[in-house]
Amino acid sequence: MVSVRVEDVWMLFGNVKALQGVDLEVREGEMVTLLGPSGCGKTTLLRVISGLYKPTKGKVYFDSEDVTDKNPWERNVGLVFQDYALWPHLTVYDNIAYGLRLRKVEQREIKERVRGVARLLGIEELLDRYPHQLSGGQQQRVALARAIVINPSVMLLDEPLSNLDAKIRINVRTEIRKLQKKLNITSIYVTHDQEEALVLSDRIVVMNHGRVEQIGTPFEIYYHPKTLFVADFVGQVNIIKGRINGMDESRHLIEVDSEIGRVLVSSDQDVKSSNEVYLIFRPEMVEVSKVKPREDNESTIVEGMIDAVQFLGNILRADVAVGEKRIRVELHNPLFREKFSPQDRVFVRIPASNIRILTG
Ligand SMILES: Nc1ncnc2c1ncn2[C@@H]1O[C@H](COP(=O)(O)OP(=O)(O)OP(=O)(O)O)[C@@H](O)[C@H]1O
Repeated sequence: MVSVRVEDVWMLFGNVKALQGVDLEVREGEMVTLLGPSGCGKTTLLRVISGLYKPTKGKVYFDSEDVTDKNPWERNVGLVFQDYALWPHLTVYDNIAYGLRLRKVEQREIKERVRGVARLLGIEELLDRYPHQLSGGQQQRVALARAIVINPSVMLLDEPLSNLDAKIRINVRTEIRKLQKKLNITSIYVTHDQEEALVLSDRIVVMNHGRVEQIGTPFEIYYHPKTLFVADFVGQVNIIKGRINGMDESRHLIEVDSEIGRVLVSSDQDVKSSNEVYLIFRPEMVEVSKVKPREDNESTIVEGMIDAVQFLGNILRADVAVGEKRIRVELHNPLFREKFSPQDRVFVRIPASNIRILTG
């Protein structure tokens, strides 16, 4: 088990700045995902960590060892790619054994280790088959087995599930997480799928334009986004522009004049004295009712009209027009709630403690 440290890494391809001063630390045994939109530099960063790319500038350390100039095989990394990259002319057994043979491991030990990981991944029955005789999910399990059989110091996975259909994807991702925890392998996982990142990670690194926007636990990233980009990229969010009107110190509240009127926000957050602010809250963090709720000192009630309703099975999602602005709301267990239809007049209660303030 090793820790990985990336220090001020830059990667330029001609005049494309794929990475612009990335700093990152992955602890021993930790599972970290690199999350961000297409082209933000996730794959490039993974390749720099694997040794497939040498960075234009900056350093990569495994524990305290500087591995920046080392080749992938000298770093002992296990790689898993989107397209499996299995040898088509080799059986599953030989595909898994490949890395061990390269390392001149003894025949008897190869047999034991291949059978061991095959058992772990539930592919013992497939060892005599060729890759074209396997489903996508089975091929990806073989690719995983091949990566872990070498006892890698670090496992690097680049969108390993994107070629699988939705159900299999969920199964394999659960297996990856279990395996990673069981073997305690330091792992870095590239995805553009926020749900995958939230489910799999000890910590998520949100990237944008070759830079790290925020590093945090799934909870921190979802509930305490530090930038508008992170708030907007991960999950659904309402972003309301406003201006700080004043502080009510005794009630620990900030008053904000916003696009949806005067809004109360908890003052237990780090707000710079900037006037222009953005209020951020998730659709599931409000209450909606056709009956006006009682006013209180801890929330804001705004009146609006249902503009659109989507039934998603376990969730009812609605857009509520408040003046010129649309607020997205989500109700869970829609069966047990009031029925809402377009044109209904409703009241939206937004608890002050559920709103984050960002300053652009
Ligand atoms: N070998 C290369 N030569 C030139 N430009 C490259 C090369 N590899 C990546 N880039 C550019 O660097 C930027 C980052 O690419 P990268 O593949 O790391 O992004 P990504 O976040 O992994 O995207 P995706 O999710 O689409 O795979 C992009 O603008 C891309 O076009």
